[in-house]
Amino acid sequence: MSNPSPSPSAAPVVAFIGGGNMARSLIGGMIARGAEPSSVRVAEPVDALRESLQADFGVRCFATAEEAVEGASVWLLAVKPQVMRSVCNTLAPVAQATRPVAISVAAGITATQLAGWLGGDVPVVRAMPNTPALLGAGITGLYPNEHVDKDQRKQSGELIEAVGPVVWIDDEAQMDAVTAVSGSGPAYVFLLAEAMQAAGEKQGLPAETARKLATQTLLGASRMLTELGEPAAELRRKVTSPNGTTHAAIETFEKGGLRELVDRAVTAAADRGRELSAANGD
Ligand SMILES: NC(=O)C1=CN([C@@H]2O[C@H](COP(=O)(O)OP(=O)(O)OC[C@H]3O[C@@H](n4cnc5c(N)ncnc54)[C@H](OP(=O)(O)O)[C@@H]3O)[C@@H](O)[C@H]2O)C=CC1
Ligand SMILES: O=C(O)[C@@H]1CCC=N1
Repeated sequence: MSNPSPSPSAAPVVAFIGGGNMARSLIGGMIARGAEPSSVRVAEPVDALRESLQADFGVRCFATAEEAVEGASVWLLAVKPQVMRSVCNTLAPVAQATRPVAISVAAGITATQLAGWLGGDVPVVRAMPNTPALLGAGITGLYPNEHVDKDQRKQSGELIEAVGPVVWIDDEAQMDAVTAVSGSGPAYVFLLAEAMQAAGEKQGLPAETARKLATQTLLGASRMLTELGEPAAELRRKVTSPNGTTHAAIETFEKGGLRELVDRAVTAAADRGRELSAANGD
């Protein structure tokens, strides 16, 4: 008789600390892609958020972090940067006793700060996801500290890959750039959608028509960017007839300093990440 095939390793129990916008996107994306709801525990102080997470995804929700981390080998820290220190300090005794992998999605807060607040020498993975994770269309930058071993790195990567591709970052300082480009990036696209819709309405289109034209255009263009493998500049060239309508619009963007404005916006976001770290101390 042949040997039975080895049973697949059980998925780790993951405790989310914070059940707000980013946690919801990650949880929704993970559950939609087959994660077992019973393996996801969430700490969230707001009653309405706990109820909706439980109702929508079947995950177990708790009012306190201490309850949520019971039996969890992976902690996903998804509170605001300003409250991260006190949350970690509360959990430090459990972190020291159980040695989980702590994955933090907080902008700016460094792995050294996190490991120290959790009592020292804790495996920490900094992650910078974005909200399209909800649809499995996220992108996440990951940075491991020196206490993360090979298996923990693999486990963290696989967990987050459920909601979209991941990129490992070697130099932690670059996590602020990741935050500024892709963590905050969906908001830039939503702003563009708002502006295109408003401009369409000003040209006389009904609001719903303008919304549909703008949003489907963003979807189609994003698919071309990700699926065709052609550089953005080349795709743009193919839309731009000599002296045509697109040419008139692009010239207006260029003359108006769009590239410099985007550069300044991304720089401001990265600078803010560094400020968030500095403002929260060692
Ligand atoms: N939103 C995004 O697109 C992205 C966010 N991030 C990062 O994700 C983190 C969370 O952001 P976001 O989801 O937008 O913020 P939210 O405010 O939506 O979510 C954070 C949640 O944590 C709750 N909370 C506060 N204290 C505790 C505690 N002690 N235990 C458990 N939960 C607590 C908050 O409750 P209350 O409101 O009562 O304080 C809130 O509901 C941030 O650090 C941010 O930098 C990263 C990438 C993208
Ligand atoms: O705005 C923020 O600070 C968070 C981090 C990236 C997206 N949202």
